[in-house]
Amino acid sequence: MNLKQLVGIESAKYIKDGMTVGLGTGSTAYFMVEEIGRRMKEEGLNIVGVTTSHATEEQARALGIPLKSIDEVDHVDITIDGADEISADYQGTKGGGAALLFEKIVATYSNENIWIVDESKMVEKLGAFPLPVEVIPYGSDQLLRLFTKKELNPKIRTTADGNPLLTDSKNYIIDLYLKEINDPKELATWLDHQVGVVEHGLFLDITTRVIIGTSESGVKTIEVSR
Ligand SMILES: O=C(CO)[C@H](O)[C@H](O)COP(=O)(O)O
Repeated sequence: MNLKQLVGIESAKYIKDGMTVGLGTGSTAYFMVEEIGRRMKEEGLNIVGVTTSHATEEQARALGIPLKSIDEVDHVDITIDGADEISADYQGTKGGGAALLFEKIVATYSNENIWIVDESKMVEKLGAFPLPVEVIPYGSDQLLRLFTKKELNPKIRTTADGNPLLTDSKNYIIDLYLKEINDPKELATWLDHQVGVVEHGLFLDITTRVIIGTSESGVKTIEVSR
């Protein structure tokens, strides 16, 4: 079993009957969703899922997981999602799979947020992984110029045919190649104030539990007090 599968299966143990569960996106969250499908079938687990992307919605529907939109639920009990990087103080970046907007919305309304990662995602400081910024297409070249002027090394994310990648909300992603983010809160606040920016991949003060897959000692679970 690979580490992503290991943490995906481990995380599903926190899901109890009757819960509303935020279903993350990506190759790690994939295994968690599969495990929920298995538990529903084999153990009669009964939950409602709130998906964070069209891709996860498709997977969950195929497994027969009952779904509601984020607007149909009062709150989400627990959200389980992957991450691109997690720093020593448990701040994170997400959006490598371009699903950051829905992921952040679902996480915001969730009582608990579990991140599942393999050990390669644990870093001292955030920033080696490009930071995604979701922007509306109108005015996106202006934002690219602004980010360049601020020395944020922006690059529009494209598909294989060279066209800008479109998110589930039909926006663009600008990746910032920063190498190191010295002050994630300052950068997040600045990005929050730029017109045309819909959301960014800095997920700060969000996770409450991190489940890490390690090759030496298996699963390591860390409770993060907020
Ligand atoms: O934020 C995400 C998608 O937008 C993913 O959770 C993140 O990119 C990690 O993905 P993976 O588990 O495939 O490494």
